[in-house]
Amino acid sequence: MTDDSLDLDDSALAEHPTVYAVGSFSGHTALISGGAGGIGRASAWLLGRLGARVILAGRDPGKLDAAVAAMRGRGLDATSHTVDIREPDSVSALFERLDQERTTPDLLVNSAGGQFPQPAIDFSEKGWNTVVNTNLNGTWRMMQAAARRWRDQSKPGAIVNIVVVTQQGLYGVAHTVAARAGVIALSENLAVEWAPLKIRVNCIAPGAIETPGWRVYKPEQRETYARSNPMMRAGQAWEIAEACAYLGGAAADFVTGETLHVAGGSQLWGETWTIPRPGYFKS
Ligand SMILES: CCCCCCCCC/C=C/C(=O)SCCNC(=O)CCNC(=O)[C@H](O)C(C)(C)COP(=O)(O)OP(=O)(O)OC[C@H]1O[C@@H](n2cnc3c(N)ncnc32)[C@H](O)[C@@H]1OP(=O)(O)O
Ligand SMILES: NC(=O)C1=CN([C@@H]2O[C@H](COP(=O)(O)OP(=O)(O)OC[C@H]3O[C@@H](n4cnc5c(N)ncnc54)[C@H](OP(=O)(O)O)[C@@H]3O)[C@@H](O)[C@H]2O)C=CC1
Repeated sequence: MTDDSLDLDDSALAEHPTVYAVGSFSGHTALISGGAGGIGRASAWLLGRLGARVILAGRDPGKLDAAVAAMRGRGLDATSHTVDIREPDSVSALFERLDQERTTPDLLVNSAGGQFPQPAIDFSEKGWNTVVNTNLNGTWRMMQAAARRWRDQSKPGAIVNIVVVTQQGLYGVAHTVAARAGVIALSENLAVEWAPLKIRVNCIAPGAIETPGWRVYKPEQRETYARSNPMMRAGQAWEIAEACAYLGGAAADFVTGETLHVAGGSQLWGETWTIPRPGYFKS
């Protein structure tokens, strides 16, 4: 597997078949953090093709501009804003820019996130804090900022948080497993607290999904990922995008507080070592 083969290209994203009806997101605006990354970009293309106005957010303006240009080139309604979800002021500034444009998203997809592989015993204080601040605190900041707008404008809203499989089988990234378990617990709590505000909060736990994010892992580790689940294959970003369209759309109007595993069953069987598997576990 080469680095180049990890990303679905724009023509694939423009044409990939979908089960959803064109127009099913017409009149809806979706804000997608990590929108220029593998899963975020696939979700942006799908929601855009279904009629949504999509706003991509991330740190790298070059990646955002390229993603937006490709979508606009196919007639989709796409724009972007920079944000660093690790910085509270940056998240506030993003939402203030949207306020100035009189834009309130109907759907927030939190796909910004990431981690580095390392044995937990070696984590530095800074490394741990970076991963928790990105994945737990950053996701929370985005959720709260969106929810405050929905409350203040008496509008319903939906949140989809992209997490990881937390209950078994993912090793060498204990910081992210802890942070994402926090996001899942937080989402379950907010699903209740925010139900009176007509805000739905759900999570998607992807299994091994081939994206540019995999570049942080060594090739010998990556080669094992396709065998980390009962289906014995890696997933595609499009498969997460379709789950996003389900949980973020009308078909899931009665679904909240759920974590949908799109992981080939890896929440039940299989293991993923993002660091070398210790000899201790060899049979
Ligand atoms: C069953 C289920 C099946 C599931 C099967 C799934 C298989 C794959 C599992 C999951 C896959 C994915 O999520 S892939 C998609 C996600 N994408 C990524 O993970 C991309 C890479 N990650 C990131 O960019 C992350 O956001 C993150 C590393 C947290 C931040 O990166 P940044 O470049 O912004 O931050 P930096 O400033 O470089 O780093 C901040 C500090 O973090 C620490 N740090 C960073 N990289 C480090 C490293 N390689 N080794 C040690 N420490 C490191 C250091 O302390 C750094 O400070 P200094 O010491 O001062 O430098
Ligand atoms: N691919 C996989 O196998 C799996 C992925 N996931 C999770 O899915 C989500 C999406 O990952 P994926 O698309 O694969 O990976 P990518 O690395 O391709 O995308 C992640 C995106 O997050 C953005 N991002 C990271 N940190 C920040 C930040 N501090 N502020 C704003 N944006 C940020 C990056 O944008 P920029 O570079 O512009 O900052 C990047 O485009 C992540 O949370 C990931 O951990 C979960 C399980 C498996």
